[in-house]
Amino acid sequence: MVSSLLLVNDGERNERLFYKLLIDNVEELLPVVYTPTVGEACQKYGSIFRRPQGLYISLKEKGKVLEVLKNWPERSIQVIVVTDGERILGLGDLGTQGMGIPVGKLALYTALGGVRPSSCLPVTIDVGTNNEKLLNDEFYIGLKQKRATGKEYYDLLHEFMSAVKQNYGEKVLVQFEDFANHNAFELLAKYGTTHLVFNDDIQGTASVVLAGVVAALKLIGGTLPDHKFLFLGAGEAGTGIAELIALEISKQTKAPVEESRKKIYLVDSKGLIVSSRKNSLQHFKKPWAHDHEPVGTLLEAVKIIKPTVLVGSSGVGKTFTKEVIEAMASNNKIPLILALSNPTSQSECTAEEAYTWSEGRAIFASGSPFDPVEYNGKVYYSGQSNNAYIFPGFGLGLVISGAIRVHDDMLLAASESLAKQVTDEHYAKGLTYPSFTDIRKISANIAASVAAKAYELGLATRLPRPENLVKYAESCMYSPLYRNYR
Ligand SMILES: O=C([O-])CC(=O)C(=O)O
Ligand SMILES: [Mg+2]
Repeated sequence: MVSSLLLVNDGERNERLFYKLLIDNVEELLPVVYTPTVGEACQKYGSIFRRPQGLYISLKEKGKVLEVLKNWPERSIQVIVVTDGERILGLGDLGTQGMGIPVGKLALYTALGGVRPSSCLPVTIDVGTNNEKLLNDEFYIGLKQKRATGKEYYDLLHEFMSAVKQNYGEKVLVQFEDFANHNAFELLAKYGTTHLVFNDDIQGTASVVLAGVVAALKLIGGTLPDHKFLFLGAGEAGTGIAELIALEISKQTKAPVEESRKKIYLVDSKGLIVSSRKNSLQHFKKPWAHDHEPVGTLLEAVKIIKPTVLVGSSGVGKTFTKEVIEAMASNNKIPLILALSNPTSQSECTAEEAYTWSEGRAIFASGSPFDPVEYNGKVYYSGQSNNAYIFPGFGLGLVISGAIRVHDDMLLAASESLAKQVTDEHYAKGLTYPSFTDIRKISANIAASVAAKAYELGLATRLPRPENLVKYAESCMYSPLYRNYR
């Protein structure tokens, strides 16, 4: 495992070789440079730290953020992934050790989406950490203070966002990653109208899950509006996915989104989100407060609501118990079960548990990868419902069209493109996602769909519009080729 952690850290020794190896062995190496290993790398980041792989911007740089940005050796940046480390995967507050996430995500931007490595900038904003263990750790690489909040926090983020636009122009993509709920929604709403911003945990996850659910309809039957959804977890992923599903249902039924939301129920740590709790709910949960009796636990909610699709998005592991899966299996011939929380330790259940407890009837996908499982003499394959299918192609589509804003219709376009790339060969294995082996082609198709939507919406600035957007996307993709000098 140590060698894996070093590989996460090692893209800069021989960049071309690193990407060549990663692209040629993507299925095998993705879990090494990305989820779940990247989570472990972040937990140990202080002790394996050798050199900064991205830009740290701390409270100490207040008033000088533009200068700090100018220190980065590369000038033409197209994609920035930024975190403040407050909610790294399902592992909680890892402070500046969260840098592994922007670094890992951008490695995927290059390997899976073909964005040039020199055009990628990983950023970690350091406003302190509330992780006591890190505050007492002599190897901790960040500010040893409690997190700044309120005006102090938002002023630093605003200075950063302004400096980004000033230094790189309005076509640079800023991907927010692994912020805590209480800042993620606000930052997305605040900068969504002035910058090209995308929140991977809210929007990327939503797009990948919708794709998996739409593809699963081939196996479980019915149309999207025929289904009933229950979520455990009502944070960024949960409410983001729920809203994109509601938007898609409304597109299909022409009903207002408020109506479509009624097919989707969310449970948080206090039970089912219902209207009697409305006054004490955080704003992003309010649209999901249905008129329903209070329900205390997930198990009760499964029994009473009888969902056809169960989604885990709370970041807490082992919450899909035997009783929960059995209840799903007793209500549904083919229950769709998505255990999205990362890394593997936080998964709501394992693939083996999902298949065993449903007596081999569940369609299962998870945020972190699981090996195939043998049950009763049959091999079961599970898909990886991870935003890694979406963000590299999505970002590429924005970059090649010169998009200046992200729009929900682009997320729907990306989702539709991904779902369409699931073939009979995948369905035969019970999979609702294509293989990562084909990810460069998948990303080019997603990029083309997103770019097409950007042109349609008048948000693209690269003119004239290339006629064949798939070919154009492919022609823009970086490949780690060795030149032949003979
Ligand atoms: O990084 C991943 O594997 C998916 C993700 O965005 C998260 O869990 O926060
Ligand atoms: Mg994330």
